Amino acid sequence: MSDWRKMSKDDLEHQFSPSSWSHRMSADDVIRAHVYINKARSVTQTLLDVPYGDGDGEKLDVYVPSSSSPDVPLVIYFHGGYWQFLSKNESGFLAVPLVQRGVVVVAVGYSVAPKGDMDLMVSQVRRSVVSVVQQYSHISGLYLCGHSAGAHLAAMVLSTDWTQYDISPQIKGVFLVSGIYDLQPILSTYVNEPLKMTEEVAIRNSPSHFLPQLKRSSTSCDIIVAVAQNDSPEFRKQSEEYFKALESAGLRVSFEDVPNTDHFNIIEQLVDENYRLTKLLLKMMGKS
Ligand SMILES: N[C@@H](CC(=O)c1ccccc1NC=O)C(=O)O
Repeated sequence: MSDWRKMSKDDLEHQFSPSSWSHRMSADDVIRAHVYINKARSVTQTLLDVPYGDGDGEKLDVYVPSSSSPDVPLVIYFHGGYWQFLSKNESGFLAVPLVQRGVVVVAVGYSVAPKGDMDLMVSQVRRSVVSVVQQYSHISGLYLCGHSAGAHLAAMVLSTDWTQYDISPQIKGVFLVSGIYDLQPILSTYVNEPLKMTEEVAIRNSPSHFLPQLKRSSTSCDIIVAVAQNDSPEFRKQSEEYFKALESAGLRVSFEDVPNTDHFNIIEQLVDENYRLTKLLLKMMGKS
């Protein structure tokens, strides 16, 4: 049994308030800066609002490299924001250094709460991956990257039983940045107010409960679990425990504890081609 069960509501809410753990700025300023930086759309060629389903909000943006090379990896990005903030429109910032090196970047939109609930969001990201694979059959490799709530969604994609879908995507690598892999600790916090998850919903959408399925679906996938040095102890524990569980299951996984970062700039810095995680992502895709 982990420590969160023994915490007061105030302590638990503090643990799950990433902005209050930043060493750079006040909580309000760190969120303001995060939203501002995420809005920076890159100057690459784009295909915007491509539908991947019939539902409202089931759309994605594609950032296309200008040079045509026979070796074109594709990375699908799932944005963060506690399943209730941000959108695909704030996901273009990380496209620049990747597109420059001939990587296609896809930013997926999903129905954040209160419009969407957890079951819907998980179903949407799974269907978005199937749609991308059907649309882009000539890519050299499929990769996923997610931040915070988006890392949770990426981990749920890895844990999918694809027998219920038309195809079974072959995911080569996954980058999980400052994610949440067990939803139970947030049930009693403010995070769950718009989500309205019951315990049953939280359990059936927690990647930590689907390791055997992940092993069946994603055996040959390279997984990187990254966490910020200044993430809260509960956030750090979520990453450490998920990493250890993946490692014990015999998966190809590594852990990146990124120095001098907080919950927000751990992902914001992907705009920089010299940032440690940008380099690791490019290396994973054979583009370093
Ligand atoms: N209450 C949360 C808010 C939060 O996590 C957030 C808010 C706006 C945009 C993104 C957010 N989180 C992660 O991407 C916090 O304390 O940071």
